[in-house]
Amino acid sequence: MSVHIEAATGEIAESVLLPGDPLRAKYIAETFLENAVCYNNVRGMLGFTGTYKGNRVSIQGTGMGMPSASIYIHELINDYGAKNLVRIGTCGAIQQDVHLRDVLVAQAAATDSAMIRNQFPGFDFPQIGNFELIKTAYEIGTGKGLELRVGNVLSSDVFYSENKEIVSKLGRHGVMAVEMETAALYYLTTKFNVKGLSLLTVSDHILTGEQTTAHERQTTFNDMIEVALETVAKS
Ligand SMILES: O=P(O)(O)O[C@H]1O[C@H](CO)[C@@H](O)[C@H]1O
Ligand SMILES: O=c1cc[nH]c(=O)[nH]1
Repeated sequence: MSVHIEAATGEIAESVLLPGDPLRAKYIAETFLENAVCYNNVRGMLGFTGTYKGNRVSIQGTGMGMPSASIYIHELINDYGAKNLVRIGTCGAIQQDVHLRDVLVAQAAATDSAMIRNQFPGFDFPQIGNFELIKTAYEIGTGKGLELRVGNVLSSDVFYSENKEIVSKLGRHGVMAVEMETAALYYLTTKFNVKGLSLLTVSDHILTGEQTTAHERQTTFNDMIEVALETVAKS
């Protein structure tokens, strides 16, 4: 067991899907996995291991924000040997042509967090996803007829941002959407030389004010979940 995960060694698969919401982890385990077993209930941050089409996979909730997600990602890699870590999250669109329920592939992440900047004073260290996972996810998604959007996202420390003008400006500079964990995932997977990918479904639109409900967020992002499960099955 690690500090925040009570699984025994070997109970977590090399491929782990990472929703922020632990109830989304439960929903995915119950809906998509066979023989799913819950391996973690510490702090209610549920984690499950099962099989998807014969491939062993785990689903671990990470909580909201980079400090929380970093704890789980660090322990999954260093205490449990995770090799493929795929975030499956929600985000708010900050471009007019990105729409509610679109599935985004985060190629890279900008961030307002000091977490990474503090590791390299005076440098901007780029947060990028693993090319192989990005390519596989893109091919699987487009093969299913999804119009996946690939590009930059913003990982913010602040949900209720007062920097609306800067967020809009990032949108005008090609950033598709805002969420709160991808930069940390890409930093840690790069640092520890494992593979990281972030897939995001647009749950609300910052420019138009459109929103999905919490229930829809929990249950209706199946396109993204299937792309993630099939991507790690090939990795
Ligand atoms: O739906 P999840 O994966 O939690 O992701 C998004 O939702 C939360 C904010 O509501 C943040 O964690 C943000 O990144
Ligand atoms: O972090 C997030 C997630 C969804 N929508 C937002 O506006 N921000």
